[in-house]
Amino acid sequence: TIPTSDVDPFSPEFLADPWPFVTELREMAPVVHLERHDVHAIGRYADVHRALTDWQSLQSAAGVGLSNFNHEKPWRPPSVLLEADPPKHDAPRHVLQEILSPRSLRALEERWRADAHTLVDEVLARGTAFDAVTALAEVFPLRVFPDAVGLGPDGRENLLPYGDFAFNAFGPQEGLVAKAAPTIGPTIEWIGEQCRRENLADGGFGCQIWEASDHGDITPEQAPLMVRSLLTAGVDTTVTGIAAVVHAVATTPGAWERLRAHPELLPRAFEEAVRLASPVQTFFRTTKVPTTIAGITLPADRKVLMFLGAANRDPRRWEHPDAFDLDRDPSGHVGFGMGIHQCVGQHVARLEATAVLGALLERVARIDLTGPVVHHPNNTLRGFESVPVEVTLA
Ligand code: HEM
Ligand SMILES: O=C(O)c1ccc(C2CC2)cc1
Repeated sequence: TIPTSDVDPFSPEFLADPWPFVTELREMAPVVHLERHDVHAIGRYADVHRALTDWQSLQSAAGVGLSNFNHEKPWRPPSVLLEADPPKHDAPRHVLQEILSPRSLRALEERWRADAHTLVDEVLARGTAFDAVTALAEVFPLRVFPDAVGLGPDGRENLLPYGDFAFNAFGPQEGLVAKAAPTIGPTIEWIGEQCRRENLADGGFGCQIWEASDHGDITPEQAPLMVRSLLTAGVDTTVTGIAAVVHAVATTPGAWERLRAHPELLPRAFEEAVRLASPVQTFFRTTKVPTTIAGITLPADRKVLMFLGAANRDPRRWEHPDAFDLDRDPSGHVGFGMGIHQCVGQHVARLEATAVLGALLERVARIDLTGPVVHHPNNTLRGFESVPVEVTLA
């Protein structure tokens, strides 16, 4: 029989400090039935990796949140990437993969690195004590990404609240979603407007998506939804990722000095921070057919909750999993997912994070946490509200 648990992974106490619960669930059994939501949780690396890569048995088209689109109406038209399976998923994926490829981003690299230096110089001009979230992690992505998408200058304050709502909406309707629902309407409207072709500047990611529909690579109906994917997934995630890597280096003795001596380790530092922190903590799949996971056979149409954070700290896969270790090879982590849905924006995230870290590295000899960090409760994202630091100038 399958062990059960009444742990609620969307409760305030769970979200306040998930790690003890996550560890308990992973170590209890490969598959645990969460009674509160009638879903099955998996947290071991091998099982999460399999669930992410076996899209034929475990589908995304029924939604990757708690809501089962086979029975419930989605809160918004489903994503043609995240909430689609092959063959529908294929063309949008191919188009976005090209637009967001390392080669395509090379044109932005120099500009984003310069923008990061400008921001770091502005922050340090105000003093050596600051909050890495409010001064850096929440500022840099909003300075560079909306322009890269081709958004107009007005209304960008809608981006973080929209992403926060969308990431909450992968969880239950009650709680965080219910709290935001009464006021989120205008924000949802604004996002929809920005996906229209006439509101996207030439040369941006958005305009490139629309041009792909001119060439028939995708349909004109898919184009706005793909722009919406960028606006949904492209901001809150990088804010969280940048805060996570600054927090990791500031709380690991010797890490900053190591990076100062070996700046070529910057990309690995970000990757290791994504493994350890797992900004995206959880996602669901829905069994399409009876599916056996770790010897347990689940019927079709069941929601399976994948704890990416648990898998990224599974001692069966990682040595000293809870340590931020620049000597580790973090490849194979599931912080960006795995398989056909693996994060198509990961190169954008990496470029943003290494630009900010690289700019800090040039100006700062030491970075120390000066107080407790404050987390931002969200049903899916493990984000920060505050990471207070004091730096020593180089
Ligand atoms: C630290 C930053 C980020 C993290 C941790 C992250 C995490 C993830 C994860 C775990 C998935 C897989 C979802 C699944 O398997 O159901 C994913 C997919 C995706 N991500 Fe990211 N992401 C990040 C940044 C970004 C950025 C900056 C963009 C856009 C520029 C983006 C766009 C997407 C899209 C469109 C998908 C769906 C891909 C598909 O279904 O084929 N992400 N991301
Ligand atoms: O296609 C989308 O709208 C979308 C929304 C959220 C994500 C999370 C995983 C980063 C990815 C894609």
